Amino acid sequence: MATASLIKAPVGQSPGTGGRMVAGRGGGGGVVRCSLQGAVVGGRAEWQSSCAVLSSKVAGLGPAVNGRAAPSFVNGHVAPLVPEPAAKDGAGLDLVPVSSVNGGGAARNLPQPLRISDLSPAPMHGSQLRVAYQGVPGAYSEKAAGKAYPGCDAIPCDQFEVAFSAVELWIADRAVLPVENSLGGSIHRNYDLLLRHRLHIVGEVQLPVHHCLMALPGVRKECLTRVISHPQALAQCEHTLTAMGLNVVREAFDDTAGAAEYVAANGLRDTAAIASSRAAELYGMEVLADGIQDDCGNVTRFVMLAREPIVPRTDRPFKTSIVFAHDKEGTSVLFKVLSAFAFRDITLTKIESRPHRHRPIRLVDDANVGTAKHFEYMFYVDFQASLAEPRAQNALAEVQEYTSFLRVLGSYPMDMTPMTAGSSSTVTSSDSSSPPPPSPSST
Ligand SMILES: O=C(O)C(=O)C[C@]1(C(=O)O)C=C[C@@H](O)C=C1
Repeated sequence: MATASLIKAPVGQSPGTGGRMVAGRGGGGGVVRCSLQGAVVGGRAEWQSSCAVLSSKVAGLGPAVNGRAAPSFVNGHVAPLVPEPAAKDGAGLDLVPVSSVNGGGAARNLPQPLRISDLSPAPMHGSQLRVAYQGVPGAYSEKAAGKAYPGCDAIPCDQFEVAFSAVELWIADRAVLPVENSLGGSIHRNYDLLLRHRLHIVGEVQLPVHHCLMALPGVRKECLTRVISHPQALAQCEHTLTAMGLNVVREAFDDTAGAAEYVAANGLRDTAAIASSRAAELYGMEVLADGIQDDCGNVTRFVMLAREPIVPRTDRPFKTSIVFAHDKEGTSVLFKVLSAFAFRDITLTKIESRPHRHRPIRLVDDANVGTAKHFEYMFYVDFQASLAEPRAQNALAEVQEYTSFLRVLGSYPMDMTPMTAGSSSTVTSSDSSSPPPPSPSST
């Protein structure tokens, strides 16, 4: 997997880091400052002009992509899936001079009509898929990108929000983002960003996370006064750090590998980092303790995001992620919504609630007893079915009756790889070029 320079949020547009330590990385490991707004990424001018050509072609085409209306559940009805028209000649997008395509004759310099296959979510600029992740090389998210898309070009971004924007601005084809961890729980920021941006979940990977405590070569544990890492990583090692008897303060950093890089770049002999063994190698750190996560089954789930949804299928296990809210009067709305799945034997794999950004509190006046303050929520639900299945479509149609807002975040193949520590087996996905595994029975 190739690595690229870190993409940073433009100055003055810094999404909150939730109280994390924001450390300067002066002189750190070949980091290049890039501006997303100006889309200035060193050495990519040629590729970007190709993207610009493509973007302008797409802009003139209207909303239908891949020959089908994007499944619309946003305050609308469940749209039937329209069969995809066959591409006339099956050729892909040609970002090469027209003359060399036509091979001469009167049509030599005429622009070619854009074909439906030109709008495929497959990579448009060479064979390598460009995958944005938050962190620097050595971060777990980089490893997840490699698991999701073997051989991809992994693009480090300094914030989650930047990874979203990189895909929206065609700088990357996909983003890979952590959404939950088996010890630390949900990564709330990414749930909020999923709602705020218009990207689609096209896959998931689950990655065993194996943490190391590392310091500069020659530093002994007794000399340490501070341990820095990503807040999730600190939380995942909380008990082990205490049990090791280290008398250290814990400080949050943007990402695990970035913490290792920071200690190395600043020659900090009183500070350790928690990160992967690859980060230790990359930044010349010595591993003081290996496998310090509180549970050996520590797993982080990542989702892959793209500009376009994938076509849901029924020949392998799929998961669908939705988000909904309700502001209608009525009781037991959540119960009714969940029962729409239960009655159809659809397994729910996750439910998460987040404050409703625009209307966090609802006041209900009761003249006799005063004013009740109800918190309003957005509910995120993952269920185990494909959007191509009638039972899923019917469940969503019913959910829509009970809710005031409903959006499908994506319907995508489940990660079915065996869970072994340090597993690096690859995921087959409808979103990648790999063939699907043997089909399970579809319902
Ligand atoms: O900091 C990293 O290395 C990341 O990839 C981020 C992250 C996270 O956000 O949860 C990913 C996996 C681990 O759970 C710890 C940190």
